[in-house]
Amino acid sequence: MPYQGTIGRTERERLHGHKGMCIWFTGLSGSGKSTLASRVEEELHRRGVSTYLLDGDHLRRGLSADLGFSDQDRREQIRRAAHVARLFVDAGIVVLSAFISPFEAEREMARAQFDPDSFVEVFVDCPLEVCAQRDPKGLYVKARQGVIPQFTGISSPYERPLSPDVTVETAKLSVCECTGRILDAVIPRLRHDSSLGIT
Ligand SMILES: Nc1ncnc2c1ncn2[C@@H]1O[C@H](COP(=O)(O)OS(=O)(=O)O)[C@@H](OP(=O)(O)O)[C@H]1O
Ligand SMILES: Nc1ncnc2c1ncn2[C@@H]1O[C@H](COP(=O)(O)OP(=O)(O)O)[C@@H](O)[C@H]1O
Repeated sequence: MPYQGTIGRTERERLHGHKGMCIWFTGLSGSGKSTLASRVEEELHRRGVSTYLLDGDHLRRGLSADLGFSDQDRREQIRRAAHVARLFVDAGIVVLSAFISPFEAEREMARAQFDPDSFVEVFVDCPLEVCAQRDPKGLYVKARQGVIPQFTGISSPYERPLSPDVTVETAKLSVCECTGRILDAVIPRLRHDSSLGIT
C-alpha cells in the first residue's frame, strides 16, 4: 500500500486531468518495446498527458546496477520495476514500462499491484529470427558467439504472455499501426470523468 498523506491519488489525478496508469510492454530484445513505448509516450504527451518512460537499460544503470541476467535477478528486476511503476501511478502519471519481463509469474505480480483499469499489458510480439536480424544493439551476434551469456531467446527463456491486453505483431505491422492499436486500448481508460479533455 502507498503511504497515505492528506493528498491522495484522486486529488493528484484531478490536477493532471487524467487517470494514472501503467502501460507494461513485454517482448524479446529487439521486438520493438522501446520504439513503441517512446512513440506512444509522444502521442500521449501531445494530448496533454503526464507521462514517464521506464526501461530495462535505464533501471539497470541505477536502481538495479547490482543485478545481472540470471532468472533470479530478472525476477528481482521486475519486482523493482513494478514497484517504481506503482509509485508513478499513485502520483497520477501514465508510466510506460518497457522490460523484457520474460516470466509470466512476474508479469502477473506486476499486474497485481494495480487495479484492473490502471494496467495495460502490451505483448510486443516478434519472431526471434526477426529480432536477431534487426539486432539494433548488436547483442544477438554476441549472444550467438557465447560472448553474452543467458541471453533471452538464445540461452534464457521467454514465456509468451497468456492473456495480454494488447498484442502487436511488429514484424507484420508498421510502428504507426502498432502505436495506434496501443493508443486505442489506453486512451478510453485515461478519462477520469466527463470534465477531462483527452481526445
Ligand atoms: N543476457 C541478456 N539478456 C537480455 N537482455 C540483455 C542481456 N544482457 C544485456 N541485455 C540488455 O538488457 C536489456 C534488458 O533488460 P531488462 O531489465 O528489460 O530485462 S529483464 O526484464 O530483467 O529480463 C536489453 O534491452 P532491450 O534490447 O531493449 O530489450 C538489452 O539491451
Ligand atoms: N512495428 C514495429 N514496431 C516497433 N519497432 C519496429 C517495428 N518495425 C520495425 N521496428 C524496428 O525494430 C527495432 C526495435 O528496436 P527496439 O525498440 O530497441 O526494441 P526493444 O526495446 O524491444 O529491444 C527498431 O529498429 C525499430 O525501428
